[in-house]
Amino acid sequence: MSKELLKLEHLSIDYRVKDGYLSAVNDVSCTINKGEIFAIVGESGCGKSTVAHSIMNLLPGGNEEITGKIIFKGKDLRTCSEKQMEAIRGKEIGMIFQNPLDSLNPVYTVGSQVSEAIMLDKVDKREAWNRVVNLFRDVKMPDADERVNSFPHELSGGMRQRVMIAMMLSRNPELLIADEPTTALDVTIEAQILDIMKGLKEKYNTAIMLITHNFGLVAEIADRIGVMYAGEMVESGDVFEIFENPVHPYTRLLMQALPRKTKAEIRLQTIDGSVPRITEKKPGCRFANRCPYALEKCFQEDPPVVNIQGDHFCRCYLAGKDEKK
Ligand SMILES: Nc1ncnc2c1ncn2[C@@H]1O[C@H](COP(=O)(O)OP(=O)(O)OP(=O)(O)O)[C@@H](O)[C@H]1O
Repeated sequence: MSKELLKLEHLSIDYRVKDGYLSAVNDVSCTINKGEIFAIVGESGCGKSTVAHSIMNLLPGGNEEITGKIIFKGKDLRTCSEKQMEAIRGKEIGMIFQNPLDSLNPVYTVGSQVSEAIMLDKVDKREAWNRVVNLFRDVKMPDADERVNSFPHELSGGMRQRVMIAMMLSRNPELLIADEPTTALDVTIEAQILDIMKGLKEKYNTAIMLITHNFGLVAEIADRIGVMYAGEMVESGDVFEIFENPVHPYTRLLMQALPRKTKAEIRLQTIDGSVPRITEKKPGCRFANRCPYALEKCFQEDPPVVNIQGDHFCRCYLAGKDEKK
């Protein structure tokens, strides 16, 4: 049986904007295997959320143009109807976002909202309610028995994120897409939420696509990572391999920016300059103007994707060469 769960093949997404179009994602290919945590890491605006939302067919709609394939369990989700996607969302692929308030209905108690999700799977009301309390305990909600009766605004950010994870867990999806799930939380609560996510992987074999700009988080939790820059995945592979042997100059700069010994938050905005908005597709590497090793051809031709070893890939002319060392 294949271990591949989700495979993005040459995924490109342009947004039509007033002055033309914006290339938010360009030629992204990667695989998430069953039961693994794959982190997509990159600075603000590099296209992480666009990738996540496209998988669920939840882009705002109307102004995007997508090419490439999004293959989930062997089926290209881009060929699914909205009805088929509705059946997949929640049940097969769950999603949690940075701000859980956006996903919770303010006029219903959090317990009733989780119970509604459980009843989608034809479970009767009493049984659903029993499961809600157990799920709240599973996600280590303080005073779980009482909190089920709270409204979203009565809970802290960390508690709301626990509700979202409980809601997601209630349907036991094979893949969880977590888009910056801990960004709004303080470090202690962040650690607890990460522990819950690791537990999901261990207990239910849930695969997780973790979207983050926090490299420290990636080191803590991911099995494999994909580093994104200006809409492109510039390097991907096993987390230890990439931390030990970063190949792309961008990944190397990120690594150098990491304090030697820390488990605290490590933000990426430590490199001079910012991610460019690509409004015109011209050949060349998107990182060339910030790259200390750029060659003339880096500005003129698209760099190749080079296989370093195993599933370690890097999109760079210098990959595997000595020039940048
Ligand atoms: N609906 C849209 N229409 C036009 N441009 C958009 C739209 N959504 C996103 N963009 C642009 O696409 C690019 C990628 O945005 P995206 O939100 O995917 O990045 P991100 O890496 O998730 O950033 P952040 O970490 O800040 O959320 C950005 O330049 C953004 O301004």
